[in-house]
Amino acid sequence: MVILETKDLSYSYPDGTVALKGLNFKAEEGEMIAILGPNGAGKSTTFLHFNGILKPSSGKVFLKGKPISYDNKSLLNVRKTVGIVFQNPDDQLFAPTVEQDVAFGPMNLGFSKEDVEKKVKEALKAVSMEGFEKKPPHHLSGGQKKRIAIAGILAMNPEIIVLDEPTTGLDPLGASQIMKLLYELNKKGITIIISTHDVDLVPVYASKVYLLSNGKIIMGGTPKEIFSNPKIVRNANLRLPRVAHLIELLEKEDNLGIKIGYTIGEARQNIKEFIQGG
Ligand SMILES: Nc1ncnc2c1ncn2[C@@H]1O[C@H](COP(=O)(O)OP(=O)(O)OP(=O)(O)O)[C@@H](O)[C@H]1O
Repeated sequence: MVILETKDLSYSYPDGTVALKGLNFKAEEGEMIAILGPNGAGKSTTFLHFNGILKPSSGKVFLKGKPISYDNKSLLNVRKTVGIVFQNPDDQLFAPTVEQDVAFGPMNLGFSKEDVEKKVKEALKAVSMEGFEKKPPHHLSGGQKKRIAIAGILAMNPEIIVLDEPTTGLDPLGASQIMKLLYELNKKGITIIISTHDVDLVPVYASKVYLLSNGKIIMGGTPKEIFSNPKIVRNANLRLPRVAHLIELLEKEDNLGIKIGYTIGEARQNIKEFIQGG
């Protein structure tokens, strides 16, 4: 089932900046999608349309096949279904303690005190942040803040979580831990949509990739389909995953004929096969 879709979505900011120019995006239920695009391509603007924070200048956003309406009641429903985690957790975390922060969403949705407590507990467990309940969010590290921001969204039981550059500002271990957490949430059935510049992590975790450039989707497909078009990727000011670039050089410059791989695991296998075959 197509769970989230935009059709010819265009958006201009009040100062006249044209950020989106007829964007067509589709997410199937249960997918883990990465939107790749250079700075200013329109990723954050797209995400703000996914849960109705911005209203299209033209075109439409469809949630479970129905166009989003922008009255308060419909928007509440949209925000229950689509949770958004902003790029900077400081834009999201504001309560004096972690548990109050995570409780904010379910409390606003009208859950009972007992249910809220249960949801906070479950959400903190899911992001491995039990024991941090009484800490002020501003005393946490960047990676921990990201986890708490994700817990705050999880506590509302969303069907879709949209995360704007979830690995930005994290060290390599923190970045791969966040990606693993998102992968696990996806395996539990939550549709995950992230924006990122981190092309090395994309083929490891994403089932589908959209390339966004200049307010438009220029290509969509599996990581393999996207990265086997290095010209398009580079024209959008992005690059291949490092490991794919290395094999590309070995193949094109050194004529070694190794099958291209997009993750370390794939590349390792292909190099072993090449050595054994030669
Ligand atoms: N509040 C705003 N007012 C006016 N223009 C804006 C505003 N926010 C973003 N823009 C412009 O809209 C375009 C798309 O910006 P957006 O933040 O969506 O890109 P992005 O792909 O998320 O970029 P980045 O990777 O740098 O976060 C850019 O030209 C940007 O300058």
